[in-house]
Amino acid sequence: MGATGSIGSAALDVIARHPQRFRASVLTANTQVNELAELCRRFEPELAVIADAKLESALRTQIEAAGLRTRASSGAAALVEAAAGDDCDTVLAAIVGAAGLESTLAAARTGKRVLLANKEAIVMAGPLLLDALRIGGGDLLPVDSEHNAIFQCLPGGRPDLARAGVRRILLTASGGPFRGKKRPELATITPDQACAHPNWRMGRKISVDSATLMNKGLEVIEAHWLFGASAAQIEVVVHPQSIIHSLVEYNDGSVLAQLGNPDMRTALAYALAWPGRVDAGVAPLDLLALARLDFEAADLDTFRCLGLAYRALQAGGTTPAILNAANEVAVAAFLQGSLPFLAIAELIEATLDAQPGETLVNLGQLVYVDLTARQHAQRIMRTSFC
Ligand SMILES: NC(=O)C1=CN([C@@H]2O[C@H](COP(=O)(O)OP(=O)(O)OC[C@H]3O[C@@H](n4cnc5c(N)ncnc54)[C@H](OP(=O)(O)O)[C@@H]3O)[C@@H](O)[C@H]2O)C=CC1
Ligand SMILES: CC(=O)[C@@H](O)[C@H](O)COP(=O)(O)O
Ligand SMILES: [Mn+2]
Repeated sequence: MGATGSIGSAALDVIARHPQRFRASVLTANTQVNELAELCRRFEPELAVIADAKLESALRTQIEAAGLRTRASSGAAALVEAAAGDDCDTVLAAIVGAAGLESTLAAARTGKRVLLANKEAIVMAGPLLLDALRIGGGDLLPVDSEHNAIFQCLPGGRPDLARAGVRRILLTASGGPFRGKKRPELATITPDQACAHPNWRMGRKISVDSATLMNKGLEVIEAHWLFGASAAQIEVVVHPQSIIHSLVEYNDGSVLAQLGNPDMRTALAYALAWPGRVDAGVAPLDLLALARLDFEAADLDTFRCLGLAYRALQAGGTTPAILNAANEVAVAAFLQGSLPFLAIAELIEATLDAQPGETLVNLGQLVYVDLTARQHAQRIMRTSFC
């Protein structure tokens, strides 16, 4: 899911290296129909889905012209059917944002192996996703580099932390492109500046999240649900080189870390091949060339989104979904040039203040909460920021 994106492309690179072992049997995209058709020519999937229904005929035309037997469909419901259907046993959830929630839940419910990159889904709906996994009986493997690292440093992947003797989880953060800068220097930041991540080439939404440190905030909530760690047990450490992808501290004083070059193919190969390992095409780590690894505290006064995410995690219920919705509205407005960089955190805080969280009950309620939070954020943006 999300085959045309940064994660989708990295995953297809790994898959193409192991034709005897993996097959991309379903491919989906949102609007990039020519790119999806090109992937169909290359990977010859059983099914291709374009979320934008207006583009289905263009997809069909290209598939037919190439003489492929790939079936084509479109729309949000087709994404869910593709994730739940018989054409695949593993689903890489790599759609960006809340748009990936329902297909991720559907994959979990039907017992697929779910490789989770779409962190917004677990932030919004952690308990619903864990319930769906229990019902389906499949596995959940974290793809997000930090969570993949933690998974690798824990015995048995996702154990009971107390029984495993885990004291803390240390999530590393690069600090983003504006590490070390103070608020007055961030007033006139452009989208291209915010998307120029120092270590990773990623989609524009997650790149902005890294620049505001909301990415790390979403990852704190993601770690809470994936590993059963409390907010107090999850600490963020800024590590500018992005070589240590995260660490687990045990109560005997041992700290285990996973290291590697910043290349998502490592995490994707691990998730695809688990419990084995396969070549990911990633260059070996050259410690002598690196020479040093640095660590510093996160600047919570400048990058206020991280504190807002901890607030949402502690509030629980639907509050993380409200945080996520407000962030998606704010980041989209920033990328369109209609909201200043520093107003992203202000808009999220104002939305959290305007909409109290509730106990999380089910998907229908969550969809309504998400919609309402987006409406609050849009209204606040119109009246206070534009
Ligand atoms: N990039 C990275 O290194 C990492 C990403 N992640 C997470 O993985 C997810 C994907 O990120 P990334 O690959 O960078 O994002 P990209 O923007 O590069 O790709 C997003 C993908 O989702 C598709 N998509 C977007 N909107 C919709 C929609 N409404 N319905 C269906 N499909 C949609 C896009 O299709 P189209 O191309 O047609 O627009 C594209 O295939 C995010 O949740 C991100 O936080 C996590 C860790 C690392
Ligand atoms: C590659 C990956 O997992 C991203 O989520 C990455 O972590 C972004 O880097 P920072 O958020 O640490 O800047
Ligand atoms: Mn990450």
